[in-house]
Amino acid sequence: MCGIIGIYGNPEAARMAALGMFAEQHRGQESCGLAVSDGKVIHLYKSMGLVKEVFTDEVLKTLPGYIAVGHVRYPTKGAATKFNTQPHLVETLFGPSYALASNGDLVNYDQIRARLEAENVYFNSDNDGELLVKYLAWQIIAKNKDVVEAIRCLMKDIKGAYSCVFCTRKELYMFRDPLSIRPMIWGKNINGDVVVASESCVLDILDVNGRSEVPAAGIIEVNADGVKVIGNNPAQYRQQNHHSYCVFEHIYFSRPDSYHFGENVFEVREDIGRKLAEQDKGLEADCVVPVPDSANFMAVGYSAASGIPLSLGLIRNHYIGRTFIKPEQTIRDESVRQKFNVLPNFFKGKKVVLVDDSIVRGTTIRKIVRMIKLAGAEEIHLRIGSPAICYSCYYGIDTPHREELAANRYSLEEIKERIGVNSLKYLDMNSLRECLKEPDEYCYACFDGKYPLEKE
Ligand SMILES: O=P(O)(O)OC[C@H]1O[C@H](OP(=O)(O)OP(=O)(O)O)[C@H](O)[C@@H]1O
Ligand SMILES: NC(=O)CC[C@H](N)C(=O)O
Ligand code: SF4
Ligand SMILES: [Mg+2]
Repeated sequence: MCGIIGIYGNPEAARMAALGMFAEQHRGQESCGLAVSDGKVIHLYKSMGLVKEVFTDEVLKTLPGYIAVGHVRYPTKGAATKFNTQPHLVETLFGPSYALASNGDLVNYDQIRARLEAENVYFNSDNDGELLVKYLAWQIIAKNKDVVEAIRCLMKDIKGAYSCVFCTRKELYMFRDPLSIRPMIWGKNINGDVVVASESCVLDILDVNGRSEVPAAGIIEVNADGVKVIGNNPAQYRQQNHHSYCVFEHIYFSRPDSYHFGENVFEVREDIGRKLAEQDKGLEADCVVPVPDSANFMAVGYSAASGIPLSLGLIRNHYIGRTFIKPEQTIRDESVRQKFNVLPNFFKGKKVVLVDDSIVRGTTIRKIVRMIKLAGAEEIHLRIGSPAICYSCYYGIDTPHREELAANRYSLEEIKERIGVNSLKYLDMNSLRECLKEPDEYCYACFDGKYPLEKE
């Protein structure tokens, strides 16, 4: 899912971008990078690690300029290495000329890469962000296209999810795939600086007031003349007559204080909690407890609808990030134990409704249930704020191979037994759709296998 950011117009663009990247650190924790232009040279710095560790004052001082393109990475194409870290920079005869950062993943990477390699385009990584920027540079340099034409060609040829920020030495561009799978939002602050990011929480902390989502297949050009929104009909690039917003952004990935796809994320989560409670009429319990963080608002909604009191019985350590997006299973296993603890003397003898947003591999919930049982809970009724995940994602989420998905390996009854709860219910598809203002505009492929774009 990764986080992208673009800044235009602020003389301290790198500093501003680093602040924004910190606000979307939850979208990628493995590595991060920034490309910054002062109008003459584009400087690039990237490294493994978190934003606050990588972009120290010393590093930021080496990145002068008023245009910045940044990325926090959760690897989905190419291993977690510095080479695969975004943004990627293209050097031409005139020096470093183009940089790009992307959120999403492509379904025809191999085909496009083979085509570019046959045209003598060289690659330094296995990452899709590099493919996108090399494609644009090739269209611009070898095919003599202007940037906007090059982006239109990209939309015709390259299939997948891509919310992209691209810069030349003097201009910033933002564009988004015709299905709008990943979020992307932009606006201006009081000084007229342009900010584009994956989530609106970034715009909030950078004091951006007005804001708009980048439209499907939208291309926005920012330069000394101002901001130009270039009309580009998505229908010419896609087969379906609707978007394919990732519904999982609302369920898990995004921060609850973000707004996108026309919805406040926290409200969707509260509605999900209400729907879960509706499926549970008559269930008697002492408390509703969320698995922090992503399920917090679902538990709020459940409690409001059921009248069962909300309790924060599980406490998380804030110095450990998200476990699902960690690349290795051993790290995920250790992280869960380090991340959560139970309140002392809280669960003893209680009937608990435990709410989590999703079960992917089942790593988190098994350990949590064990903890709550050891703490003396009498009954645990587990409620999951999404349908069972049975299919992998090809659009920027590293959902494991189908064989690793808990819902694929076991029946509902088996999962209930393995986790060790008294009852287990998932949210059903219809209820999930009822939580959304425009349910037909979403992708649900990890639940129903109906992929908006097949992997080629
Ligand atoms: O079944 P699993 O493979 O364990 O994955 C699902 C869990 O992982 C996520 O939490 P995570 O800790 O990543 O982030 P959060 O703090 O935002 O909830 C998600 O919210 C579930 O709790
Ligand atoms: N999850 C993402 O959006 C990651 C972006 C890109 N596919 C990468 O691996 O860098
Ligand atoms: S398959 Fe699932 S995670 Fe991937 S884009 Fe679709 S809804 Fe989102
Ligand atoms: Mg969680």
